[in-house]
Amino acid sequence: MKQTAPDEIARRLGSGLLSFPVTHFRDDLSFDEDAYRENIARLGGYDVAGLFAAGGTGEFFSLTPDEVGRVVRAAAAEAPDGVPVVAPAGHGTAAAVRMAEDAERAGADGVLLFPPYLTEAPQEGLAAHVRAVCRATRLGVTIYSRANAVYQDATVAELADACPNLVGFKDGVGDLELMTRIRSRLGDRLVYVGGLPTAETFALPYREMGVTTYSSAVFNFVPEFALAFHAAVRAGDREGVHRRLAEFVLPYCEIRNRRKGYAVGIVKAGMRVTGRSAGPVRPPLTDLTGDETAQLAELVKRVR
Ligand SMILES: O=C([O-])C(=O)C[C@H](O)[C@@H](O)C(=O)[O-]
Repeated sequence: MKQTAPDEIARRLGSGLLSFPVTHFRDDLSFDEDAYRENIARLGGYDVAGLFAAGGTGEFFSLTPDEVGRVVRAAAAEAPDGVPVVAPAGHGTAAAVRMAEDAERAGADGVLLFPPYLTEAPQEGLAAHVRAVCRATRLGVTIYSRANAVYQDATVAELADACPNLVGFKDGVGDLELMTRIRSRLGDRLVYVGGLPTAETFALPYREMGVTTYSSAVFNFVPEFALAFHAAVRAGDREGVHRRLAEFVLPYCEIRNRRKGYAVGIVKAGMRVTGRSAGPVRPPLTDLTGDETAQLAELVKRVR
């Protein structure tokens, strides 16, 4: 079986825009694999540096372990050659280890490690969580710093020494001092991914800090816009970035901010208004109201 080397996945992820596909559900909330596969083939046809199967936008937290395996296998089967697929690992350490072990068998090229669920943990415990997952796979692992798993610079440095296959740091916190400390301490040892909700909002300032790429959820339904935005960020085209922020991203965030969990619900609404429904979100998330969906449809018209 093919195995993508950790340094290779780091290089590829850092080279372009990262896609976080939604996971398709039927009206009864079962996984709609055929529709998911079709969407992966479509998204993979664009110039993306990686497809993160069952990420946050892909409702990882709402999938059973068996479903995670199905989603990752479907993504690996449908992604065009040359487009890496990253599998999720998460929940408690034991479950995360199982998922990391399965990732390579499922044909993934890397692993994204989510925060553990429910419990808070000290840095020492988080470090043990990461070490266990890195030991469970030969694939390159990216840690997702967010919520109850905010990794401090000393912890990241210690982990980077202890785990050769720890290749990436995805930031979902937005603490500029912490990000600067991590970047300054670790330099090019890791690839840095901007991973705040609607990551476009932060892309330009983050680029200044050496965060070379970011995860795009809007890419699911306005891919051309997302790629043009990314190109403007890469080129340092401030005017182009600010124009697109004002035209679409900031008003989009205004709708997203109306309810907790809308960061995912709004992407599924975006799929609906662009004629590519991915079905409803699973609880505990909720879908946008009819009015909000209509407002989003108006916004989308501006950029399509
Ligand atoms: O796990 C996730 O889905 C993310 O955090 C990535 C998203 O794409 C996020 O960056 C966003 O909403 O743009």
